[in-house]
Amino acid sequence: MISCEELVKIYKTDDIEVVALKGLNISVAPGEMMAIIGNSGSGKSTLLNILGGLDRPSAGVVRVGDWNLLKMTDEELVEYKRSTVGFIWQNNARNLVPFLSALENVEMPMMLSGQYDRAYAKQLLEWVGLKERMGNKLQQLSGGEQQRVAIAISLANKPSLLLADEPTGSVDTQTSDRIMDIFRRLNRELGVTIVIVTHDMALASKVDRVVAIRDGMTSTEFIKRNPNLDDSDPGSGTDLEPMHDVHEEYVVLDKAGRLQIPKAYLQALQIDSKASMEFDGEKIMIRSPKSLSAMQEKVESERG
Ligand SMILES: Nc1ncnc2c1ncn2[C@@H]1O[C@H](COP(=O)(O)OP(=O)(O)OP(=O)(O)O)[C@@H](O)[C@H]1O
Repeated sequence: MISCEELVKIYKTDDIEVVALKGLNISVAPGEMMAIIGNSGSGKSTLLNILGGLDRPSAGVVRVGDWNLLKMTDEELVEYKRSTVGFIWQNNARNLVPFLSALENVEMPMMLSGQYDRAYAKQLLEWVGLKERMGNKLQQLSGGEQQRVAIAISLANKPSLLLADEPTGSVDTQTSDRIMDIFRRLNRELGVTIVIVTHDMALASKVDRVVAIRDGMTSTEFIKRNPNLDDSDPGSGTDLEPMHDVHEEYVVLDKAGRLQIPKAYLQALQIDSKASMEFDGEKIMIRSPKSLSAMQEKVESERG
């Protein structure tokens, strides 16, 4: 469904250039539900905005289905956003109108895109558990309920890809669980491909695959050990611990065979600009040049 190769995004302001994505590689299979994690400023939202057609990539390859996002014209981009992709933000005020009812909020984008379908709008609100509240004005709904309206709106154009940027960022744990259940159902029953950007490790541990972004590049991937186990309770830690309970961690190799070694390992081994690499037929060992020369000295002193 999604294929990014060596994706680069440079933001140019008056006097500075920020390279937000530095050759990022990622692919997402059709029907997958996955999460992207990473520190603040690592490029997660930039990636999501590019995939959502809200921002243009600077270089590389970005394909979503049959669309080539680097080469699309402005007209094609409008059509792409209308037909293929749905978007959910943490701050749902951006796409909701407070003085309209929940139902009217869902119907409005349908009208704008010429696909008005009241029965479907009602069905979507039922899907997100708001059957009884669809006549209420947005301002009469709680933050979590408003977020569920936002999910219904994002599905109004029947997208095959749903992008969610911190969708549970401003709701309590119970609502967050409910939103994840809705995503899981959409994914399983409608086959919607879902990509979630999150800081929340407990939430990330509920999806089958998590890709970590560091400094504008993909660094590590976590794959669920047993994808059939949905309801693992990963706890609520804020570091990577909950991930390790249910996921196996892999280092990502790009097309040129490059891999990113976690900073903590490099620091522990005092590796900075270069390392020695050795293959023993089974494993590849990476050592700091210092430890290698210390070993050689030891061998030589033992010899003689
Ligand atoms: N419109 C912009 N103009 C200039 N720089 C930008 C713009 N948008 C993002 N950046 C920069 O690009 C880098 C990546 O930002 P991005 O918002 O993608 O990170 P993030 O991982 O989503 O962070 P957070 O978790 O804090 O939302 C940051 O250094 C940011 O300052």
